[in-house]
Amino acid sequence: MGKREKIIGRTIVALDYASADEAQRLLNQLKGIPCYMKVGMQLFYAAGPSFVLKLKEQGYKVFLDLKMHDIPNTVKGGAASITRLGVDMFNVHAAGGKKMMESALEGVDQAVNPSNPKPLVIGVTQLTSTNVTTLNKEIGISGSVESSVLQYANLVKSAGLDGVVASPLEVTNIKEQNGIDFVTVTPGIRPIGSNIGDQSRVTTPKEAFNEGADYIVIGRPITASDDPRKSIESIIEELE
Ligand SMILES: O=c1ccn([C@@H]2O[C@H](COP(=O)(O)O)[C@@H](O)[C@H]2O)c(=O)[nH]1
Repeated sequence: MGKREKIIGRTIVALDYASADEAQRLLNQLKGIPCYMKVGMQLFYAAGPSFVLKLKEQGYKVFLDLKMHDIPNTVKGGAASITRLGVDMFNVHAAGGKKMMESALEGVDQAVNPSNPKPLVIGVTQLTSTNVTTLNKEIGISGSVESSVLQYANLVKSAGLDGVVASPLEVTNIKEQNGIDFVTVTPGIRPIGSNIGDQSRVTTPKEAFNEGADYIVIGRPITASDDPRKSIESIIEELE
């Protein structure tokens, strides 16, 4: 596999759209650039499992970003249903605790078979929109964002999940404590000059990969661009 293909395979485009038609329009614009595609709650609640299946039919790898956070039994059932959809990656909130995360893995195990291979199961640490004020004064966790992220990452590892969602700024320490193979999926990606919006802990795509991120997640810098194809091409070129 060439360098360009590797970069494209590690770039996850966030399809944050209100309908399947809008998401499909972007896919048409990006034709021939087989990035990983992320379906989050906005698109999933509107378009449902059928759009996930449509992405798989079109040959895309799919990250279903529903961030499950519920009692263990409910998460177990949710994880089994997600696995039956054939997605490549999905996530749960680490804040749900170890038993909840272990239950997600039990749900996966129930549902895996040759037509539903095992997806990567990832724990969300602290959202990349969270800053230290929100963490301390609203969420009620004291200390730095980085220390909370690391505590959650270690919990995710102890529950047996494949990796975490975190900001690229935390990847080095996460890998140091949990091993190089512990997968890091990093939103909060902003090419130079793009609007930070509601994100707090951000880096450029290049900085993210230099920090050791396995996957970068990019939404609005591509989807809100006047020319999404040009935007993604310039990100890929910078990374090449
Ligand atoms: O901590 C997190 C977890 C998930 N996300 C998701 O990633 C994308 C980022 O989109 P941008 O438009 O590039 O900000 C979005 O779908 C989030 O739901 C995250 O940002 N942070």
